[in-house]
Amino acid sequence: MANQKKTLDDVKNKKLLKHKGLINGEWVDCSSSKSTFDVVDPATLDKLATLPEMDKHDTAKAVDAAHEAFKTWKKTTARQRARMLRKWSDLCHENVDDLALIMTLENGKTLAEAKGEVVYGASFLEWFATQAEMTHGQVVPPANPNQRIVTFKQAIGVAACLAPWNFPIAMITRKCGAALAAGCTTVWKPAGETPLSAIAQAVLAEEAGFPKGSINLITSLTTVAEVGEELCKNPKVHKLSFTGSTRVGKLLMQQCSSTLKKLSLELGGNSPFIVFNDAKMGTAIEAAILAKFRNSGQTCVTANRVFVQSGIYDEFAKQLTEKIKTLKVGAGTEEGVFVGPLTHDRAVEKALAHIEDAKQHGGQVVYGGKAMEGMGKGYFLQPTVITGMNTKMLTTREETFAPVVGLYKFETEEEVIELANDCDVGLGGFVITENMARSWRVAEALEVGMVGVNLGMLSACESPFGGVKGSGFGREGGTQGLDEYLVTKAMLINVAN
Ligand SMILES: NC(=O)c1ccc[n+]([C@@H]2O[C@H](COP(=O)([O-])OP(=O)(O)OC[C@H]3O[C@@H](n4cnc5c(N)ncnc54)[C@H](O)[C@@H]3O)[C@@H](O)[C@H]2O)c1
Ligand SMILES: O=CCCC(=O)O
Repeated sequence: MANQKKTLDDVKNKKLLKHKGLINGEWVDCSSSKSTFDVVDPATLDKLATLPEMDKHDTAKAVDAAHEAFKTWKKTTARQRARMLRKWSDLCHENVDDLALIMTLENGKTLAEAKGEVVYGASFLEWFATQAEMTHGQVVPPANPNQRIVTFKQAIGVAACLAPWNFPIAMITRKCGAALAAGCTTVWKPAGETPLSAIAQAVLAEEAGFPKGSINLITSLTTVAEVGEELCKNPKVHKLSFTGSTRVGKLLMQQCSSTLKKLSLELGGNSPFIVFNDAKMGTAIEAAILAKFRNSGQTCVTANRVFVQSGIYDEFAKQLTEKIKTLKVGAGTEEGVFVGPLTHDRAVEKALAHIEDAKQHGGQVVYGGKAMEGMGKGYFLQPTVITGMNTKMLTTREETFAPVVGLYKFETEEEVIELANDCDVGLGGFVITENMARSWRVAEALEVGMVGVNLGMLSACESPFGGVKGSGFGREGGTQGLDEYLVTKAMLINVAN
């Protein structure tokens, strides 16, 4: 493999490379043990860094720090907070190459995608800077002539932000940017696979002026269950936001019930990608490649079930396969690579099991289907196309989360809506058609939180992101994203004398 080997030594701004957690403005190790974990490059399995394996005691300290800082942070004006958010965003842009390299090394996505994510991540900071000043209340017409009623919005308190490994910067800024804009203080828990990007964000946020205690960061891999439980059960935390699997989301919701925290859960998806006979073939292929191969198929809205109407099924399968054959697979740092490694070994095993299961239920692997050979130790899977998919297959019910495209054939609009909705999760969906009336009908009928029409990506800071059914609840981004960190208070005034 012609890998132009890059390492963290190539990061120019060395300040971004702290290998510690952050509590109350201090970069610290685990306070009760010397336990550590390694962060590895999924393209090579080389060790990138060793970080403290922080535990529930560290987590409780971080919550205490955030709780203390909230007393003053909540009194800052929205404009002061907005200025800091804009400065943080500017710093992301100034450090874009370093941030992208850190992300590529720990997550595996290509440098081009990683740069895109830095810009996408920064866009949430700018967006919430504008939204911070828009938290208007209401003057409510009273039924009682002796009363006046007004409402206003206030920060909810300490927010715990649990981010996944597939978007290590954007999920931090989408959650923490909103929380800080609202006037909350935060405890960040990045995924153990990709903590370095979050750490670099915390460094930049500190430089942007966020005061000590407003940002705390816990690093953990094997202690994630105790850290998660502390965040859920600690009564000083009033809001918890999690992006990750439905399995963990359900666990966190149970654990939060003892303190009745406000929750946002952005969980697994199983997005239908529906191509009708009247679709423009070029648009359909381009959108399918983006929806399926972005981050090597590891996005929560990845096109997990690709439904193609019978009139164009064969031609779509042929053109898609031809395009996929041209996609270069390799380390994300390598020039021209489009499909990087998966982020951890479990992902390769799971995808191979889904491919095998599809074969056993009558699917035909027309391209790929195996782990990549000759790529060293990294977690590489061949981009794969399977035709003849049917509802007996595992992929129909579970996210494959890998660069595997499964093509299902359908005949009618009614049939495909039923197939698409026959699923216990509902995050994203895609409709490819030139018929405007149909795009409306299908978008309204799909049981999902977001629908893309004639495109393959649903990401925009100004658009609300989130799902229905087993994909969770709450919205991130959009005008709704800030409300998740606010409470509405009503004030009733006696004006009789
Ligand atoms: N919605 C998304 O963006 C998203 C992100 C990552 C994974 N997933 C889904 O999850 C599947 C499996 O991924 P995985 O193996 O990382 O999943 P997982 O269920 O093991 O972990 C998911 C995330 O939750 C965290 N976590 C795990 N246990 C926790 C606990 N007890 N308390 C608090 N946090 C905890 C992990 O650090 C990780 O970031 C994927 O195949 C995909 O379907 C979805
Ligand atoms: O995978 C989760 C987030 C993806 C996105 O915001 O585009």
